[in-house]
Amino acid sequence: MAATRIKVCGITNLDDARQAVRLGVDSIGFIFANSPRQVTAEQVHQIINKLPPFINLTGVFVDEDIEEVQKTADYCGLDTLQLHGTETPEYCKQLKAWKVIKAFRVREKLEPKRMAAYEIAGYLLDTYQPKRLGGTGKTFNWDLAVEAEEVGPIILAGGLNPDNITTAVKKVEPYGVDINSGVESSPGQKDQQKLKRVVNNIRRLEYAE
Ligand SMILES: O=C(O)c1ccccc1NCC(=O)[C@H](O)[C@H](O)COP(=O)(O)O
Repeated sequence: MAATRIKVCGITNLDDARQAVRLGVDSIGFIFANSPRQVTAEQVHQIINKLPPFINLTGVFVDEDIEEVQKTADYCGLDTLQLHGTETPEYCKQLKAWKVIKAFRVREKLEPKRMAAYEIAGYLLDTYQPKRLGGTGKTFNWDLAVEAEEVGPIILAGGLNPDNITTAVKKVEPYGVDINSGVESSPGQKDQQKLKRVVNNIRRLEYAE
């Protein structure tokens, strides 16, 4: 099995960022959109300044003014932009200076044609919930994620935690996983033990070969 890239999202403080880096997480995500995990550009700038090199930094936005996204990404030194709203393929094209991930919220079926219209670096599949745009803590039917593989690099999200991550990765074999509330003690605060378990469970799958 290929290595599974791990993104831990909803980081709000330096201790959690450092712990994720220490465990070898590939990307840490900061949510600039309205959320119990929302952070400001200033907070993220301060956190990132204190981190070592070789860690991918992702900013999560929802239908934000494009100039504001660019300004925040420049100021914080973000590598990747993750878009969770109704951003169009044209909107994404204007962010070519960064790697762009678009989130697609999955209900009963997948929309591969709609996804393929986006020329982006990664396609994040998250769980649809009527009132929440992310961080739902709920899984969706992973059979649908298996079908998405042909569109491009798939990042599996939605309700992943230390107890279901092995099954999810074995079944979907995604390019990467995005984990948020499943490794929290409360919204915005990561649980160090859960974080460690989730990373170890993924790495164990890779070493098993
Ligand atoms: O997490 C949030 O509060 C959030 C709010 C608005 C837009 C996006 C948000 N999260 C985006 C993520 O990258 C999450 O990691 C993803 O939705 C999975 O969350 P979870 O089901 O809690 O693992």
